[in-house]
Amino acid sequence: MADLAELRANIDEIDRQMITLLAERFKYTEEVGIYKDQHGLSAQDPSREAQQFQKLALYAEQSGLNPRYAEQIYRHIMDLVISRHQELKTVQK
Ligand SMILES: C=C(O[C@@H]1C=C(C(=O)O)C=C[C@H]1O)C(=O)O
Repeated sequence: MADLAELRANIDEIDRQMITLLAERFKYTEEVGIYKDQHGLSAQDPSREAQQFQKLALYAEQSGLNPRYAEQIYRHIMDLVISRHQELKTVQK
């Protein structure tokens, strides 16, 4: 069994990688938000989300992650993205 400091060092490294990937994801969703604003599209796209949640459940199962954790984490991420897209639509032009 690894010691506590070693376990926490692994967690810290994963957190670093997750933040890097989240920043990258939010850069792409920002571009999607600008596109939606320019083309009059809705901030939320439930059919796209349904496809993503299907894939996320599969990835979670394949990785040994509880699919409910994946669903809850992504619901929160997507809600932040949708809020940002709504904000982009209300910015004065
Ligand atoms: C990023 C988009 O906007 C919203 C946010 C999503 C996400 O964070 O993955 C998915 C669908 C939309 O509800 C999109 O439409 O692609």
